[in-house]
Amino acid sequence: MSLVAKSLVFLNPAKLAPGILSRLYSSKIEVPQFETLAVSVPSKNVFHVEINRPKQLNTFNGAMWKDFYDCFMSLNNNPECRVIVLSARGKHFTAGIDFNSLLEEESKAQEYDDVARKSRIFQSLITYCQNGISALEDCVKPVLSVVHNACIGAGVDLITAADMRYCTEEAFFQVKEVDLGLAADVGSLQRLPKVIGNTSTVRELCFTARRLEAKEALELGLVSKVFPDKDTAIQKILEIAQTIASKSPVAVQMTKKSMVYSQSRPNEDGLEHIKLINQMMLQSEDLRKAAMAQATKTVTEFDNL
Ligand SMILES: CC/C=C\C=C\CC(=O)SCCNC(=O)CCNC(=O)[C@H](O)C(C)(C)COP(=O)(O)OP(=O)(O)OC[C@H]1O[C@@H](n2cnc3c(N)ncnc32)[C@H](O)[C@@H]1OP(=O)(O)O
Repeated sequence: MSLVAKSLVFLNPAKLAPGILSRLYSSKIEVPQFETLAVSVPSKNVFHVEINRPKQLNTFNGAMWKDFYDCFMSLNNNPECRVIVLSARGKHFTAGIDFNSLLEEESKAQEYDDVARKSRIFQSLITYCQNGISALEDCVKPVLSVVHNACIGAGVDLITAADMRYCTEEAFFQVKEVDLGLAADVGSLQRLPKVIGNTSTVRELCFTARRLEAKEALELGLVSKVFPDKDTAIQKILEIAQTIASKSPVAVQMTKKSMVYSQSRPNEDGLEHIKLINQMMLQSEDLRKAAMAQATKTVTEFDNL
């Protein structure tokens, strides 16, 4: 156990004023810093990532794609982090791609006459953006997203790469790319049909770019729950995150790995994959500890992974 973790064990969270524990964890634990994302540690092993370009409606610029990649890869490799809550500061969750940065990229391609050279510019751009979004899925720690107000374009790509989605009553979602003359290319077309499981409705949303309101998003299964406001949503989702953080990190992380691997493969492949994982992981001390705790009706703590 790290020195920081040891010192925190002696604190009784119930005796501390609200908000103090969050600041305490954030100040004691090393949190990565980013230009467009704010990272904090509201409780033990729970990391909170907030999109932080409120003046620009949290639109995706060049820095943000990279920050998402760097942030989620860094949390993936950080043993203190067991679960991640993703939300946004300001009026909207996100207004999607920043029109200005899209035009900048487009003008770079105009420097070339040849279609192959122009295409290479866009190939690099799309790969860069895809990597930022896929980092949520590649990160082995569960990601719980909380949407408020607008979640447009790249925002839908982003939340469909998260493990769980929640929103507030005034939230709405838009696969808006067709209105920009684009086919969505960083994940919505691949992930949204799997999340919702109804390709007719998904195609309607993607072809028309219409607003999907919170109530319908709940009915379709895009979100698991709708909360009256953002503060209530964050508080409730942090509680779910704490429950996940209290479980064996071996069990939680391998569960995510198996579900992500299996989502677009035949069952036999998924079963073979989890067999290979569990022939190692069943040897972990977490199995013995968890089984003992269940049998004796006691609570156990697991080491970070
Ligand atoms: C390789 C490619 C990878 C990814 C591609 C992703 C594609 C997408 O993301 S498609 C989606 C693009 N986004 C949009 O179409 C959103 C358009 N905006 C809106 O619908 C609304 O602005 C709103 C988000 C619902 C917010 O409404 P409201 O709160 O009423 O604010 P507004 O007055 O409309 O806007 C304030 C201000 O922000 C500017 N703005 C809005 N969206 C963007 C944006 N995406 N990029 C840059 N600027 C944006 C808007 O023009 C206003 O500017 P003013 O100068 O104040 O007029």
